[in-house]
Amino acid sequence: MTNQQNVAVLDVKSRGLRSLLPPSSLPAAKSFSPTDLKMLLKKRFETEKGGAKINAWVDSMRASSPTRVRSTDSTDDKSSWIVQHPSALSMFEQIMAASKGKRIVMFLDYDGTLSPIVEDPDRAFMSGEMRAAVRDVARYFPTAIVTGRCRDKVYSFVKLSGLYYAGSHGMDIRGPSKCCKYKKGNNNGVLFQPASEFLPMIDEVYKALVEKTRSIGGAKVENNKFCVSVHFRCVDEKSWAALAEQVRSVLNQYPKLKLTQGRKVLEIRPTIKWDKGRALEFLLEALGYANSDDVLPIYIGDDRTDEDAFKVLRDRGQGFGILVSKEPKETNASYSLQEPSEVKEFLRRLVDWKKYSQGGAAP
Ligand SMILES: O=P(O)(O)OC[C@H]1O[C@H](O[C@H]2O[C@H](CO)[C@@H](O)[C@H](O)[C@H]2O)[C@H](O)[C@@H](O)[C@@H]1O
Repeated sequence: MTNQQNVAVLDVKSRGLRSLLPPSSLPAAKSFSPTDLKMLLKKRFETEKGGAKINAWVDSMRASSPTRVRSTDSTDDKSSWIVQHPSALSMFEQIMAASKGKRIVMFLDYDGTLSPIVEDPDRAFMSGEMRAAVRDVARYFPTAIVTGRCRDKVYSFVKLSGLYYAGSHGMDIRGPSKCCKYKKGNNNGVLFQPASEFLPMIDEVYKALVEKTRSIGGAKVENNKFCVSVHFRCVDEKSWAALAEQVRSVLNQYPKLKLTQGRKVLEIRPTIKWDKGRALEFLLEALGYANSDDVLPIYIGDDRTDEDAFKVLRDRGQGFGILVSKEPKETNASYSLQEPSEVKEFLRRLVDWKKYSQGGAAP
């Protein structure tokens, strides 16, 4: 090909590529080679893809968690939802009947389940009455707190020994001093930490997120040890896209981390296949109930991340998930409770039932 022919081919290619780019996206008064145009196209495609992703993030940030059932007639929806997910208090006798001959094991989420949702995550305290109810339940039934929080942090709220604690969405499991088959040697009670190799990365990401979100009023980054939470409960909705963009810019640097969402919170965690559902299975196995029909696990939680545990129970056809929610929501739970005060009531009834109906002495 002659030089002239080469230039002609390039010109045709350039015109073809140029037509894919709106004039506004091209820097002014410059001629572009096909390579330049390809790079500009790639950049534009990535920007558009990124923009679409941010819009999707913001949409799902708007939705509460777990996703609310869409409604045209909210009264009808609410009553049909409550038929499908009746109150665990009104169904208490039936739940207890299902436990006949089985060992109840209790799994309790923390935020929104044992403590009411508050603006400042550092002040999500549990009431003394709730603590007493959990302590009493744990005297009669193996009990685990399963939370997205850092394990030490949740312990500082619950302050009860004698329980299992699964922090960082189940990626940090510790047992009570007297516990199960996994407890060997001097591991300080730690039973399982499937994401320990991610510790330095999570620390790095936490620092980057603190830096990147500094200018966004109300944003709060929380280091949950094996995962990080970026709270937007106190961020003006107008700044949600900016916040999502900052989080995305950090997350893009870490392909081994993924994003999930909770109640007004973006959660960054390792891509490993581990969640609250897997933690529940691990704990049942640790307690000796891996393949047993003699167990009735009850999991109470309010958030999207608790759905993994509800699903495990549904798939096993064993035990019950109880969703804490005032609103109809898509869920794999079988029953519902409206708020933490009803959770407390349920726990108290469980203890009374064990004490009086069954004549159960505390172990
Ligand atoms: O699994 P959980 O125990 O439910 O933990 C999930 C997240 O809970 C906390 O955030 C939530 O509660 C805060 C205090 O009420 C509230 O301000 C926030 O909007 C909620 O998302 C916790 O701070 C997060 O780190 C957990 O991931």
